Amino acid sequence: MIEHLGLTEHTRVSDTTKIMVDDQGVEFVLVENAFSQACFTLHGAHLIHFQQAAKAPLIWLSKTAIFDNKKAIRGGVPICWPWFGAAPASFGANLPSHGFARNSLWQLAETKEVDGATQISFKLTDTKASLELWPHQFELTLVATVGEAIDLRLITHNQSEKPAPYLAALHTYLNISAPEHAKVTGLGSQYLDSLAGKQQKASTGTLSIDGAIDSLYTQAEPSLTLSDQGLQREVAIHNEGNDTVVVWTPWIEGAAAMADMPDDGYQTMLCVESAITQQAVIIAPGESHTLSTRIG
Ligand SMILES: O=P(O)(O)OC[C@H]1O[C@H](O)[C@H](O)[C@@H](O)[C@@H]1O
Repeated sequence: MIEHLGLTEHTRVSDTTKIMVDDQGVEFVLVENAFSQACFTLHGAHLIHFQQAAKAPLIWLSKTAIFDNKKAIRGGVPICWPWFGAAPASFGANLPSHGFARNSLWQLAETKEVDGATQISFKLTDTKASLELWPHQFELTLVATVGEAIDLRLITHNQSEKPAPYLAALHTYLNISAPEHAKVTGLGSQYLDSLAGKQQKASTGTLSIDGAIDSLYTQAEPSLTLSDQGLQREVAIHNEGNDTVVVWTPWIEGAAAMADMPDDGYQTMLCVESAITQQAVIIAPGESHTLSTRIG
């Protein structure tokens, strides 16, 4: 799934973890243990690949994704933070969509083995540029546990002396065999349809895919299932710290309009995102909040 990136080993961090580089010198972190394989970029602390041993990949990456350490990467798990989509007016005007974490260079902080799984942490802290976009000192940590499942915990620590409001998403692109073979359950009884002016609509809790979708499920269960008849599997998704599950697929026209997604890309992906979209979480000075998702 990531062979086409032509990554070569740069530095060995531990028995399971290596820094890799592509032919432009862009850095990736590759984790391989008995359970699974995962790959991250330092740009965005972005998980671009996760695959359990001898199984089809769980995470989708666009074949035409651009790795230039500038733009957000298409596929994987972009970290939308400290807001989701367009920033609320109270955060200011002309702010970048989905925040700045996905377009920032993070530091690899720690790797350790826990019961055969690999736990790897990435950190991002405030800079002069970040303070202009979001006026709070912070330490943002992504703790990823690469095991039988992939567990992503995004911890926002408010290091400023005033309350810090934030919104976010772990914007997971899941790999599917085909839209007609995939179904999501556990979504709850209603959603806001972003393709219809955020109109509130009723849901049976189960979603089949037959067109463009951009929906905010505000009453979803913490545990969801993606069933895929083509891959003959049921993927368990468990979210915490979220107030919304966002489901998104650009479908035919959306994919055709994106330079970093092949025209047929929509046929093998579906985003199911653990998100805070309805009400900003307000973190008291010195306190933290965690948004998480576990997939597998
Ligand atoms: O193209 P991006 O900025 O990565 O955003 C991709 C998508 O993200 C979310 O799922 C939003 O709900 C969509 O409205 C948006 O189009």
